Amino acid sequence: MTADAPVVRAVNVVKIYQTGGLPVPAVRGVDLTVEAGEFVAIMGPSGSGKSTLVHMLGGLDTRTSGEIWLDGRRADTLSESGWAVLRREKIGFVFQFFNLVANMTVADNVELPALLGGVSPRQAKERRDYLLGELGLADRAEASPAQLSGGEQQRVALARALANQPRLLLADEPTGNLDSRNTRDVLRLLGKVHGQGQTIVLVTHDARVASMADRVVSLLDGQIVDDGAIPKSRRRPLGAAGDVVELRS
Ligand SMILES: Nc1ncnc2c1ncn2[C@@H]1O[C@H](COP(=O)(O)OP(=O)(O)OP(=O)(O)O)[C@@H](O)[C@H]1O
Repeated sequence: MTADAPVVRAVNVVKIYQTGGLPVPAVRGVDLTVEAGEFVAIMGPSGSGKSTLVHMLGGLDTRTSGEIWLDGRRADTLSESGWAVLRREKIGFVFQFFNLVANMTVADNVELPALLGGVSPRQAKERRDYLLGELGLADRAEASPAQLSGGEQQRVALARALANQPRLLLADEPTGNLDSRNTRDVLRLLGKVHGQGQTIVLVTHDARVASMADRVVSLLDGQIVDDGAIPKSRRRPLGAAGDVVELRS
């Protein structure tokens, strides 16, 4: 890590998909810098390029042109294995398709990234128990993912993403499929880890979720059309009682 470097930086990033020989521009020249400890919400209509952008920030999709920097290091030029190491060490993901390991218990799914990241087994277990407890999943630790509801799986995915205390948490609609109680647990935990300095970039369609962020970046047709800090006085506390009843589930 480079001292004081932004956690993640996109410089004039472009993504053009080719569909049936036709170019589909998904992201068209995005500049975005996220500093350590920031919580940035990315909003915009369906098809505006939010997921594509966040995938590129985590190296899950390649850019057509432009640069991606992580923790002061150029990342877009890395090989797939270089990205894999970077992701394991620095990035936690929560996506709509949670990809839990089917033949491992919930507990092992959450513990694995910490162990792979070099955390001692004792600390990995402590972190796992803390996260599962925070997300109301302590009694599901020995279940397999297939035995869980979609909302429970989504919460396990969040616990797993945070297990390694990643430098950057990337989340794509982490509350998208959740009912109000699950949503509240997820937002509470995000609020807690953000309070502990966790950097978060989160895609959401929900203005109420976005209003809990420090900053909202709005995309339209693959470009940033607005990038503004939310004044502290207008920020909603994450996961506050009463917040979630009107959230999309
Ligand atoms: N793998 C792909 N191949 C071709 N086109 C794609 C691919 N993924 C995304 N696109 C296109 O790129 C554009 C941006 O898609 P993206 O999923 O990033 O938007 P989004 O803002 O995340 O949308 P949503 O809110 O519906 O998830 C859309 O026109 C989409 O159809």
